[in-house]
Amino acid sequence: MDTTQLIEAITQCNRDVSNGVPGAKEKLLPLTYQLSASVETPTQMIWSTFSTGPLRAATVRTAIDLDIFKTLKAADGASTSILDLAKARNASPDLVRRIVAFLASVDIIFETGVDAYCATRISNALTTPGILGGAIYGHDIMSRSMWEIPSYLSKRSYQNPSNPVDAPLQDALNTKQHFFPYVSANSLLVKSFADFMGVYREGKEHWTIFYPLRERLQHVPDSSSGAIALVDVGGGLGHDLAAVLSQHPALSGKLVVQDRKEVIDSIDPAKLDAGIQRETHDFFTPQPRKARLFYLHSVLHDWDDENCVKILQNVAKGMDVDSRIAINDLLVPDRGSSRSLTSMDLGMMALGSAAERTESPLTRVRAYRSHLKTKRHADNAGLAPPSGFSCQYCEQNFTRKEGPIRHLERNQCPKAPNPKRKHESLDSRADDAKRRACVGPRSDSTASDEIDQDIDSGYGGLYVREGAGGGPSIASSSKSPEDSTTDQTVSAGAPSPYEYSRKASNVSADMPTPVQLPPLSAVWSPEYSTAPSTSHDATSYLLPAQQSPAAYSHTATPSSLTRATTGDSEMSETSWYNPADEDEDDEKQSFLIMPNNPRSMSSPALHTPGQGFDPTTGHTGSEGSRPLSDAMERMSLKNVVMDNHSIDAAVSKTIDSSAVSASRGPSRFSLATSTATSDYNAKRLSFTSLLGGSSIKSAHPSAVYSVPHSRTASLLTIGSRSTMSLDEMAAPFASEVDPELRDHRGKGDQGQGRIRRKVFLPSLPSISSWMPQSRPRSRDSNDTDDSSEALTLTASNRADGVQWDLFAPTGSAGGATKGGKGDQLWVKALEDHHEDARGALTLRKGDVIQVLPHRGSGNGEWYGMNQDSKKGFFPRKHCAVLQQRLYHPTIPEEG
Ligand SMILES: C[S@@+](CC[C@H](N)C(=O)[O-])C[C@H]1O[C@@H](n2cnc3c(N)ncnc32)[C@H](O)[C@@H]1O
Repeated sequence: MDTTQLIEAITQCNRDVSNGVPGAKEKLLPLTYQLSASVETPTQMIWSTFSTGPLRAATVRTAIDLDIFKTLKAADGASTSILDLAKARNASPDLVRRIVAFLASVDIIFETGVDAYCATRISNALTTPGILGGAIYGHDIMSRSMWEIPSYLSKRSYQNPSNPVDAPLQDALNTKQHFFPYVSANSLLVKSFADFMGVYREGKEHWTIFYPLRERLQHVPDSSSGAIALVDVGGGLGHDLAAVLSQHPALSGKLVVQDRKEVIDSIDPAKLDAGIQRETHDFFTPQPRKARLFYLHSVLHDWDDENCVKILQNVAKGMDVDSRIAINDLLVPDRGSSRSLTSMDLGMMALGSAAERTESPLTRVRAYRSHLKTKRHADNAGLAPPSGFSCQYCEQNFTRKEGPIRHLERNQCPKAPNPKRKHESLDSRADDAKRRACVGPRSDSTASDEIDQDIDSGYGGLYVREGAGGGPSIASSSKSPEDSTTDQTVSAGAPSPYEYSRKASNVSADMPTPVQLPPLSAVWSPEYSTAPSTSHDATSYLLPAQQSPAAYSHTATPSSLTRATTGDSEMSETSWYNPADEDEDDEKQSFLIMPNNPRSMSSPALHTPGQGFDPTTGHTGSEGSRPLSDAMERMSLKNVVMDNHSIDAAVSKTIDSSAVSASRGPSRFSLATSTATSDYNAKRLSFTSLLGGSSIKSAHPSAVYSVPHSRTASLLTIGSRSTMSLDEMAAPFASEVDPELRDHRGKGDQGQGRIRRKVFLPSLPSISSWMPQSRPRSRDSNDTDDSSEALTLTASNRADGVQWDLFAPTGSAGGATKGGKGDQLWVKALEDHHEDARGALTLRKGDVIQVLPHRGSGNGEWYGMNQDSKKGFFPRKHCAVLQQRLYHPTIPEEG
């Protein structure tokens, strides 16, 4: 944009700010930066960068020492003379004059006359603990470390720093200590940093808004039982927990804030909500608490990858079967990163050789995942894994690989109660014990207490459990965790990264063997972003890898963009999955990524009372909205390349998404939807459609096709999404959406402009070309050969815009299946549909219907049998295809 356009954009944006348009505020400042860049000459750039910039920092810091901001504030809007400003510290008036003149010239204070000044909004803020702390910490640590970057990098031949105790900070401050111990030695810095942590994310959406806390903390027993709902690991002064309490006062279970001793000691108990318990805990030692949720906000970004892994490993030790870890950190997009994000990233480098993680080529979280796995094996070196499990119902023993979850949820247990009830009971806390009984290691296990409380990852859970022979154990705990109401100090014998030597080569004695991160090149290949080259090239069913927010920068919703590009945090949540429930190959290749960017798709309506997102219910008020709170994703290493935005884009075109699940099996990517997010099993089961494409931007970006590996999608729950209507989902990508899709918006939908329950597919040829094993058949085919295909494309893309009917049963549908594995076609009703006609099947939303081969099928109708064994014709357009009935517990196996 040229200067004129920028001025117009600023005017418009300013109007939006006045009208309270969400996201406008965040957009305004970057626009002003762009404007000054467009008018600044190179010489002015030199002055502003190397003179004004450092001087702002230096004079603000000096003015704090001279109490200038306090004195101006005390004048309560009246002017203060230089003489009065100098008095507080008995400073030279001539010196003070020079300093305040500069501060006025950069608009930090206001010059009211000759030698007379008054406070501004900013200078008043500089007297409050958070902003004051930011200025002190910013000057004394941050900017000094940053100034050191050029010489530091030069001395180290421009290699990316990775040693936490050999960062620019150590050179700048002439210390061998890590940032945190260095700060600890200085009470002013401890307080400044902790206070600043309370405000540094000010203005950004709080995690209590976009994270489904209530849902996650459901069924936590009352705090009188000692149960802990939430531990804020490295939680500073407890401000995040205070916000949780104010938003969700009725949450049951205790809240615990853990941090280093000096931080915990600096919390004034009188100022901390009584519902929050303080606790000293070093997160490099095993987590002493069991809690439903462990929350890490801006913790991992302080650390290099190896230490992130250690932190997560230690947190994982506190995980119970239904625990989760929630990670709230910034995620740097591949393109179009904002100045706040890039500054944070380099800032983390300067302070501790750390980084803000990028979202592609994938997040390093994957690496954490693989580290955990590696560590798990390492921890148990020499220990026999549990030999198996026994089912509490049938007492059958089975191998670890078969897994209890598979046994129960796939209805393979002959003695389990009614499968449906069984299934429900798994969701109920009351039956946790039963679940565990089945899940737990067999009593004859030789290593029952070592590891491997394999759990259903849908509940989140423990992935690593260390036993007596394992790693460090808790050395001391002054009180029992349950009884404690005040501080606890838990220490452990694990070496602290603070103690690492500066030289990596010297550290082996202290340090657990570092686990090598996989080189990114191993998981990233340009081929992943290319279009399908041949219809049989399975690995080409990939969404584009590099869709960054910038790619959508011309779209209409300001909030979606600003949020994506101005450094809002990304919320990720992980629950380790149960490797026993996977095929061996799958396990080797699997990892999780955390693509969740809940707000990259937000739109104004999300926050409009009565219409927008309601954090208490997790729903929006708008019709057609669906909770997206449980996006799931599961991918395999060999062909995963996907970032947030490609997923988001895909989601935006997946209609009727009450929950969106994405998975990539060994050969395909799938995106699945379901209609009942609150029902875990429904999520597993309702894989209805799969969306893939060569490029989101291509003319026909989407296709629906079957996936034989949809089960993998159920194993990991990742992140949370806000609730949003389909329009809201699509809005950020409005201009990217397939024209056909766009044209149909509103049609067949009572003109409300909502896209609901329809998938508008591009031309059939392109779809069938993406179906390597498909053989188009007649829709009425009654062929019962033993084709291995589950589904075959047959239908056409009708002009009326209601195009769900691209699947038809193959010959095997409804017939005998190979190995009883259920190649039949099952569909799920997306809405109620009543038919009076004879031979018609009435659909109730959520009904699962087995499609039966029938010569009369056609013209948009299928013939099928519902759960009550009623048979009849029904319109396909009201249904979505499920993958394998194997996943539906309510439908017993045939024969
Ligand atoms: C960037 S701050 C984030 C604080 C808080 N979670 C927030 O978002 O405002 C990182 C926190 O990690 C804490 N921390 C650093 N090392 C730690 C350790 N070994 N054990 C526990 N906490 C630690 C720091 O004291 C600090 O409070």
